[in-house]
Amino acid sequence: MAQWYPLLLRMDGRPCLVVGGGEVAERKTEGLLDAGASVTIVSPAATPRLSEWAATGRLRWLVRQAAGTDVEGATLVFAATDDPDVNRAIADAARERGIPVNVADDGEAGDFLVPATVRRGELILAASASGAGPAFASRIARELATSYGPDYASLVDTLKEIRQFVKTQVIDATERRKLLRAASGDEAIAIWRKHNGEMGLPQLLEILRQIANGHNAETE
Ligand SMILES: C[C@@]1(CC(=O)O)c2cc3[nH]c(cc4nc(cc5[nH]c(cc(n2)[C@H]1CCC(=O)O)[C@@](C)(CC(=O)O)[C@@H]5CCC(=O)O)C(CC(=O)O)=C4CCC(=O)O)c(CCC(=O)O)c3CC(=O)O
Ligand SMILES: NC(=O)C1=CN([C@@H]2O[C@H](COP(=O)(O)OP(=O)(O)OC[C@H]3O[C@@H](n4cnc5c(N)ncnc54)[C@H](O)[C@@H]3O)[C@@H](O)[C@H]2O)C=CC1
Repeated sequence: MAQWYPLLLRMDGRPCLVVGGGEVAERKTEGLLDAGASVTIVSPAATPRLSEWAATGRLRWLVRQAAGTDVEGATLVFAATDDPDVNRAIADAARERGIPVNVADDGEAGDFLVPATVRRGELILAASASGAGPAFASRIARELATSYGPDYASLVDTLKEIRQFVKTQVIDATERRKLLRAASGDEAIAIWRKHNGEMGLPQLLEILRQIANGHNAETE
């Protein structure tokens, strides 16, 4: 049985190959485009959305059956046709060249799986059952989407600004770690959520120092 390691891959501008043009290829492509990848699809047919993305230049569509050599130069390959033999041949071609491949009809035959994800700006939540139940992973992602609504995008933006400021202002590593841990605690999060851009970073840092030292900045 395969064992899997979760990670976030940098995809901006990276060439990716998606083989197939059905619903599964469309879903994988959408995730890749969201991450800024440069996508090529190879398939005799494509869904209306994939066709539209090709027509508007968001991706390149090679309108033909796939060949093993199509994988050349790709950072990641997705074998997503409805023909298991074609998917297997693409997977072999990718592996021969050391390119990681995802196999839609048989997760275990590939090098990576695609989890169900929720994006809230820079916050990325992912759920996976390691292939045991994709619909279950999808359900957990929907639950996460309810718990972590769209407002989390600006919360994470605020947190990022504060963290960058703390890193430039607080030289002592122990003190910095204490502040940054406090910045993710309930009390701080409640304040960042209410923050509407009116307070400057020095003021936010002062609030954070008070929280880290056990005082409630708002009630004092
Ligand atoms: C192994 C993996 C390989 C990979 O594709 O990476 C894989 C494989 C297979 N999926 C199959 C079926 C379905 N897949 C979905 C949905 C999703 N599948 C996704 C990922 C993965 N699917 C990887 C493991 C993910 C993990 O566990 O972490 C999601 C999470 C992400 C995405 O695709 O973007 C996306 C949800 C997106 C979202 O909602 O957020 C649904 C639900 C639906 O359609 O409503 C069904 C029908 C119900 C069912 O079968 O459970 C089949 C059988 C095909 C057949 O019967 O012929 C195989 C083949 C096999 O069994 O290996
Ligand atoms: N991993 C996942 O998330 C899921 C995987 N699946 C599996 O993925 C397969 C594909 O699913 P769908 O996209 O719904 O199928 P689909 O039938 O909608 O699309 C298949 C696509 O493959 C293309 N194709 C066929 N032969 C080709 C070739 N030689 N070269 C290039 N393209 C070729 C077709 O033109 C078509 O666009 C299913 O057969 C199923 O086994 C199904 C559901 C979810």
